[in-house]
Amino acid sequence: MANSQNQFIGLEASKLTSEAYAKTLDKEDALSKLRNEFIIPTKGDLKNKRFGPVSKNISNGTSGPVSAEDEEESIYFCGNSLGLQPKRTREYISRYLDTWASKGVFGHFTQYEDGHPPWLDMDDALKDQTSKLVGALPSEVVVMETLTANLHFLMASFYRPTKDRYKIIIEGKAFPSDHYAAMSQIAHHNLPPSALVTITPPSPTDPYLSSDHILSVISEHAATTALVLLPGIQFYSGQYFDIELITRHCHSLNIPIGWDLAHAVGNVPVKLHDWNVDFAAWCNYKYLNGGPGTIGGLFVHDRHGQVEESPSNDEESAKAENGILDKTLTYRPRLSGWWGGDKKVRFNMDNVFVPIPGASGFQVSNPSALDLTAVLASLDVFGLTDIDTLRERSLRLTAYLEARLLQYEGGEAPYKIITPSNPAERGAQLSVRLNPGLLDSILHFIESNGVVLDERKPDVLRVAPAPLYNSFWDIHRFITLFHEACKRATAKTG
Ligand SMILES: Cc1ncc(COP(=O)(O)O)c(C=O)c1O
Ligand SMILES: Nc1ccccc1C(=O)C[C@H](N)C(=O)O
Repeated sequence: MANSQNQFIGLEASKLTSEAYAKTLDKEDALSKLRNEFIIPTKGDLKNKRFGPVSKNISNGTSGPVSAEDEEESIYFCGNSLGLQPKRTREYISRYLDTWASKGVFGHFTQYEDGHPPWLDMDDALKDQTSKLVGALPSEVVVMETLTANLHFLMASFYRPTKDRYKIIIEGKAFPSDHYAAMSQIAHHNLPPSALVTITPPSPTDPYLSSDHILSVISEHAATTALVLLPGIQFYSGQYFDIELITRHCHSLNIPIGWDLAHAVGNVPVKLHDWNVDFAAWCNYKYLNGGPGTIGGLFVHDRHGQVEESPSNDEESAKAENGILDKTLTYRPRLSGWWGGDKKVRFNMDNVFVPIPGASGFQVSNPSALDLTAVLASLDVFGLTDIDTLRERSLRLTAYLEARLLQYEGGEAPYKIITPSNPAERGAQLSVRLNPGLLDSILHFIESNGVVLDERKPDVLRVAPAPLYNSFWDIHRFITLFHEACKRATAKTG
């Protein structure tokens, strides 16, 4: 890393490799205390093959005799796949269980004196905090369904192929679920697989996609394209795309664009409203720590969420243009369900669908209150800071990780960072490509020493220091083990 960047981030190059320095960086960072909001699995917890935790830091841990090493916290860099459990999640879920136990069906409606929302209003209770994370108006977001399902619902509304414009543009290494979703939308409209256009990196060995390259592919297909769907942060390379620029370009060519923010939400600040994004979807189980497979979220820009009275004199044309579903209202066509219906009339059972204005009108089913409760616990942790402050910490953590990876003692490092070195083009994650044949041996060594991270075969490790709970000391401990593993692996392979 350039020295000037270290200075910008506030790292002192001469002290980088010192353990004491890592601890000082933790001590000096006011946000370090947020780690305490989370349960960090111990090394013993990870090794334990019997069901349940062994460590004392988990409230129902069946703590038997464990060694000092087993009691040590693991080094968890996998928050880009599954975020850790906030301590308060158990308390919130207990509250949910108590409500269900004591109120039964009234839990949906009971107005509590102490301000807790009844289940029926939990979707609204999550809007404020969610909207802050993605730079939206509260009415533009809703917590509902799951990521791939939401992409389908949103594409059903925004992918409206015509004879002339029918293609979907995605990126060539899109997360497979996004690829399948786009492909199946195309098939659903009886269009050929060639209607899917993929943006691939110019270099076969470097996953980097420059904005210029992305814009040029979009321009090339503009006349025949009905939708662009891209990730805010690419899951494999960790590259953070220029959402504002690409969105503006698509709009200049009259193409709607949606963003999969799975790896961006809770990781980098985005401004979906100001950037005029048409729609976006995300999961709440990565940098947001709502639990495995928990309910997701979506954004629909205010201008697409309007529900208006049809002009009576022009009713037929309004119908044709807006996909009208009942006699008096116009709104964006969508795959509807009762939970998207206005709460005042939702329970009327009269088959007149009146959507809630905004993103909530895209809801389909009664959401799991258990999931909403877990997401609320996670959002309340985010509520202890704000995404801009968290991003500053994240920039420092990732810069420190990068600087440590770049200082390999004893020859050339047997790996290369494939995530952009420009901090503005990445979030927390750095992806590291190992020299061929080293992955299994390195992974085995670091995992057996309590490191948790993600491998993408054949040769990539994704290392994601989550700014809410990872520390500079975690990175120091990781680097020590990782470099030791590299030395052992390269010695073996010669
Ligand atoms: C970019 C991206 N899209 C889609 C998915 C799939 O999400 P889900 O299984 O919640 O639909 C994931 C993660 O699993 C992802 O990282
Ligand atoms: N939901 C999962 C279930 C099992 C294993 C991984 C996942 C992931 O979320 C992978 C994630 N999309 C990733 O980029 O790592």
